[in-house]
Amino acid sequence: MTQSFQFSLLATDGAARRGEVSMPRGTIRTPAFMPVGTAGTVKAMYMDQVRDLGADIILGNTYHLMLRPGAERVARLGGLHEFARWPHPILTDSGGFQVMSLAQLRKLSEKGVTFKSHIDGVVHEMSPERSIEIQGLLGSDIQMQLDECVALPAERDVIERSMELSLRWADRCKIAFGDQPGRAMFGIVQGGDDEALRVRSAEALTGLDLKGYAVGGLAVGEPQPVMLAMLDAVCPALPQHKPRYLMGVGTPDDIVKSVQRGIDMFDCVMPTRAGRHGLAYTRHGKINLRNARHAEDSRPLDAESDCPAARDYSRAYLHHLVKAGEALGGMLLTWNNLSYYQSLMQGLRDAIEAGRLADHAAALAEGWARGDL
Ligand SMILES: C=CCOC(=O)Nc1nc2cc3[nH]c(NC)nc3cc2c(=O)[nH]1
Repeated sequence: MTQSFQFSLLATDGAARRGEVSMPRGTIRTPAFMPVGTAGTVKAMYMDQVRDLGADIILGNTYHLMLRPGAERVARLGGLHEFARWPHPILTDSGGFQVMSLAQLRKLSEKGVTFKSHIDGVVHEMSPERSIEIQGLLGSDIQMQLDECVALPAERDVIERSMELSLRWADRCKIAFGDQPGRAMFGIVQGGDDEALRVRSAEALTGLDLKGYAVGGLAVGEPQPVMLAMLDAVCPALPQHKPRYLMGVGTPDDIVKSVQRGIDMFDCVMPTRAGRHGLAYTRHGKINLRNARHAEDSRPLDAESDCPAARDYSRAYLHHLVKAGEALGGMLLTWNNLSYYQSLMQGLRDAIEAGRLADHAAALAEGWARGDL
């Protein structure tokens, strides 16, 4: 067990990388998918299940946890790992993105963001320094800088000023983070859909010599080709021997294409949120269990899966649970979806090691396109 934060590159296949992030609380096998545990829980899952599916790390959301139950309270109770009974690595976001998407009456200035809680209306000030302090109180292993995710489309000068603000905040977060052995603070590359601004952001953050780099400001509704073009510009401008994290991504197809462009870490609410809404991700593509065509289909989602939720329950039963609004419906589909996402990541890790990622990606896409026979 290491007391430091080390990223090692084990294999490459084109721009794709197979690596490992070793930290005191455990090792993260990359490419990695991080289930989202917003308020200290991966919704509809027990933490043991999340671990058994192969997750090496989960996400916690600073915005939610600072509002309820409160960062100081979590610290008094031993930190988020103890509180939520997840002893492995946790990555927390800085809260900036969620403030801008969830909070009421928010104001952004050089100082930071000021906002009213969507829960009780209390006004909060979140500076880069306070964001890092909160993430430290939670006990986060990988902390994110406070950043601004500019809404697209936007004028180039608006994107530029926003990107430059995030760079100044990255510097302040680095100073606030200080020296926390075994923990890391990641910078966030911004720059909207402008390749030159993206490269400037990546190069400036590289100059801060951070432990890892996230790519933000994407998966906010832009077409996939735009997102991929930004990755083609950004990844070569980032250090080879530091992990790269694409925030909020994505569908299985997004993940495969982003791994092929050099991304190592992902988080997305898709598998968990979709599961609660009756949607199953499988190697044959998506299956909407709300659809009446499943009402008498006695087949499981995937007879060859080693996940009981995919192998042991009929689509008819899942359809019934979803239509009846039964809690077990969301539980089984979340279990299936996270199982599928982790098996997708394991397949990508194996394919990169074997130097056959292109063929593996083609086979995956064929399975999704063939649909559910
Ligand atoms: C855990 C992540 C660390 O988050 C931050 O601290 N800031 C941040 N979060 C984002 C989250 C995103 N989700 C999507 N699509 C679903 N796009 C996103 C973009 C950002 C972003 O530009 N910044």
